Amino acid sequence: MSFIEVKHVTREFKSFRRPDGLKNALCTLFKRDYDRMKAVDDLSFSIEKGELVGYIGPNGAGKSTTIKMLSGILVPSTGSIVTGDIVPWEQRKKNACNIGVVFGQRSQLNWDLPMEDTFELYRRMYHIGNVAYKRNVDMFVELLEMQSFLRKPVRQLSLGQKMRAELAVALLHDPSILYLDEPTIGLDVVVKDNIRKFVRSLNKEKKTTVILTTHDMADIEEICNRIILIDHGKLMLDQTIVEFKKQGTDHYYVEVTFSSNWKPLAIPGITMTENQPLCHTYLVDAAMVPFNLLLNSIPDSYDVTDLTIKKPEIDEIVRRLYKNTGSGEENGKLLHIK
Ligand SMILES: Nc1ncnc2c1ncn2[C@@H]1O[C@H](COP(=O)(O)OP(=O)(O)OP(=O)(O)O)[C@@H](O)[C@H]1O
Repeated sequence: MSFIEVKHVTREFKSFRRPDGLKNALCTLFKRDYDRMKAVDDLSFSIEKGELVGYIGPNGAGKSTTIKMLSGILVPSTGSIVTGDIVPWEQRKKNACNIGVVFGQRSQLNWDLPMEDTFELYRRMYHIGNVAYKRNVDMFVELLEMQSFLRKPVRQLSLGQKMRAELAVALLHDPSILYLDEPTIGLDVVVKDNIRKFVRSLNKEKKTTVILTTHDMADIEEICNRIILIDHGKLMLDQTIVEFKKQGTDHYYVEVTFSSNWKPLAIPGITMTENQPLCHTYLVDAAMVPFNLLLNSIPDSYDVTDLTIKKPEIDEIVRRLYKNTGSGEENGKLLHIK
């Protein structure tokens, strides 16, 4: 049995259907109609201890609903979830000791307390032993570069400082699973980088299992080893990052810098995507124009001073998956990719 097992989980939500007109509205005082929708629909996957999993999907795909069920906040309508050896919503106290949760858009910090006191508060709440407490505070303060703001009340911290504080507090009791929901939203590149490196070193040091929900594909690329993609509550793709990236190998980009005497490339299988003065970017069909053919043919017939090959980024692959199949809240469904 895997460390986390999600089996045929469905979560329905019921919402009140508001009728048009005053008369119909009055009728709802006696009889109400409801719409039912499946936020998560027959979802199954398993995760081993110590995995770093990116859990992605378009807006409204059902990611947060899944995280809420995994963390015991919501109960599935049908199906089963076991994390570690417990059912999260049945053994809430034990579950709370096993997990750390960071929601990028919601805070679990007391705004009047400085971080020094918040750490102490959590030490008492989770009955953390002195040795583990000191080791973790020292490690987190150093890796998350928190020293300069430990004594400031949380309300005076910047967004980036608050997010680092959230992470430290969520991990103080050494949980075996960390759920991260949009942990880098709104942060500058330096803090994002700090947080990503921190999560990776935490995983390396303590074997913490991480499930990360984000729309920032750089988070996924830099933190995760595996991607689970859902849409309309259903599993669409479950692959290692390496396998996932292979989907982008049918094409690549080439950035060509010309001398002042230039003409655009006219090679079958190559399409211009960006046109800057003396610098063009082309989308290349890899089957028609493999790297070596491109490298051999361009400099001979064109006055080129520089040439850079770029492979598709992970967010481009994701964008193509969402766009080509018309996904998103208002559109159709993603194709099922296996
Ligand atoms: N409490 C609720 N009551 C009714 N519908 C809900 C509730 N929570 C979520 N939903 C619906 O379930 C669907 C999935 O929502 P969810 O928040 O899980 O998506 P998400 O993938 O996290 O989206 P996003 O990326 O936009 O945060 C949406 O259509 C949403 O409107």
